[in-house]
Parts: sequence; C-alpha cells; structure tokens
Amino acid sequence: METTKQTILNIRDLHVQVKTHNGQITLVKDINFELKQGKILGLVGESGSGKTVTSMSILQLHDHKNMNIEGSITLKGKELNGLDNREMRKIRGKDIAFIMQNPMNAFTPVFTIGHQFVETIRTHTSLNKKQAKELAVDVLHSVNLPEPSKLLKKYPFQLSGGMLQRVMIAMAACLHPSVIIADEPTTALDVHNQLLVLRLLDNIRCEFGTSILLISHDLGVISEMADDVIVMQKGRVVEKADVFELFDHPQHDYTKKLLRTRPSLYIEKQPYTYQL
Ligand SMILES: Nc1ncnc2c1ncn2[C@@H]1O[C@H](COP(=O)(O)OP(=O)(O)OP(=O)(O)O)[C@@H](O)[C@H]1O
Repeated sequence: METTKQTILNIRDLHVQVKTHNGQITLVKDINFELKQGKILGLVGESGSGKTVTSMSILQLHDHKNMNIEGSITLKGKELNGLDNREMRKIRGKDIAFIMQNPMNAFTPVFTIGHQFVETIRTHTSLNKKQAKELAVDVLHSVNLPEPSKLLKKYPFQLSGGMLQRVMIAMAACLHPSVIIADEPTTALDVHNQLLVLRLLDNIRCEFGTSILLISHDLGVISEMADDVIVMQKGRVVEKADVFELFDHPQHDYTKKLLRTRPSLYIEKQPYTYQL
C-alpha cells in the first residue's frame, strides 16, 4: 500500500496578472496543486496555456513591477510568494532547481563550464574550490559524460545541446534540491538525448526523493514519467488526476483532444545506477 507522502510544494489560489497599457490582464487564475515528496507531477497544456507563468511564479522570477502574483506558494511550509530577491536567490538552485528548455540560456558564454559549475556549488555550500571541482567531476561522471575533467575546461558553445542539458541536470542534482522544475527539458533534444535526460531525472527522484514538476506539451513524455498530471488551458487548470486515471478516463474535452494527438515515447526503466 502506498504510504502518504509529504507535501513539499503547495500552490493555493495562484492568480497572476500583468500590467499593460490597457489595464491588468490575467495570465493564470485559480491554480491549485501540490507536489508530494519523491513524486513527478506533470503539467501539460498547449502553448500559451500558462505553464511557464506558473513555474516562474513558483521561482519568483517575474518582473515584480509589471506582474502581480496573488495566492500562496509554500515550499516545505515556507511561504515563497513575496520573498525578497536575496532570500529567493538562496532558495533557487539549492532548494528548487530549474531546468529549462534551452540549456544554452542557462550558461554564461564567456565562462567555462567548470567555472560556472564550481561557482554554483560554492554559492550554496561551504566547499572550497578544490572540493567543489572534485564534486563536479564525480557528478559529471555519474551522468555518463565522458572525460569530466576536460569537459569542465570547455565553454558552453563547445558542447552539444544534449550534453549541456545533462551538465545542467548534474549541477541541479549535486545540491540535492527538494524540488526540480523542469520546463520542457527535452523539447530541444533528439530522441536519444530525450531518453537520457528523462532517465536522469527519474534517477535523481529515486536516489534523493526529489519532487519534480515536469512541464511539457508532450503527453507521451508525461505518460511515461509522471505520477500525477494537471492539465492547463487558457490560464486555468481544467483537469487534475493520477496519470492512469487521466489517460484511461480523461474527463475534460481538452484533455481528450490532447490525448488523441499524443505521440508515443517508451522509456526503458533501468536498474538504478546514479551515484554521487
Ligand atoms: N510578461 C508577459 N507579459 C504579457 N503576457 C505574458 C507575459 N508572460 C506570459 N504572457 C502570456 O501569458 C500566457 C501564458 O504564457 P506561458 O508562457 O505561461 O505559456 P506556456 O503554457 O508556458 O506556453 P509554451 O508551451 O509556449 O511555453 C500567454 O498568452 C503569454 O503570451
């Protein structure tokens, strides 16, 4: 029997508005969901449905001058909505890691991967430079990236998109965050790298009990990865169910439409080998 998992991230009555010349426009409204420990929650919906606005709200990355975020966003009971930048910076990366669609945007082009990796580790831990570098090498090795020491000396443009995405996941994983928000983590990758990245995320969840908010417009990916799914349309949650329920008995017409157009993707579950 499934034991009751602890709620790690709790979103209540999230309502995000943006100021425009014509007044305030609502981008998402009445968003309620929770992310349980060690679970993967899929967030699906067509382009423009509000998935990124929701994740940016959790990370408090909106421009506060133009955006108004109402509602409650708690991480292990701590309210994030309204926290100042300094406090959020401590939480982002350490407690909530963010993996974005285009990994090239996550790295500064003028610094080596090693510099950025080591700095990220040192920002959130008390490790010295040498220890941080050793950790970086170990973690890169564990995500099957070849010759980690050489890789650390490279610049982002010298790596493929798939490799960069794996480096980004390795950086996220080594700080053992409670939550990973993965926003279309595989969209820019070929099928081979898609599978590698999804397997890595699943391994991190198994190893560290990390909870993952997996954002995708691709129900094929969601069906293989998620425990529970929420479906968004036009800034609202239209359906919320466990993954089997959603795929076997979709309730909302929009979910039925998404299901009819879904591509299939099979992810072979491997015995767990991820070591840090
Ligand atoms: N800063 C902004 N100012 C005005 N409108 C915005 C802003 N950010 C997002 N929007 C609008 O909010 C809506 C939701 O956008 P969002 O990026 O969350 O969609 P999405 O579901 O993530 O789409 P995609 O799958 O294409 O990334 C869209 O209509 C978008 O144009």
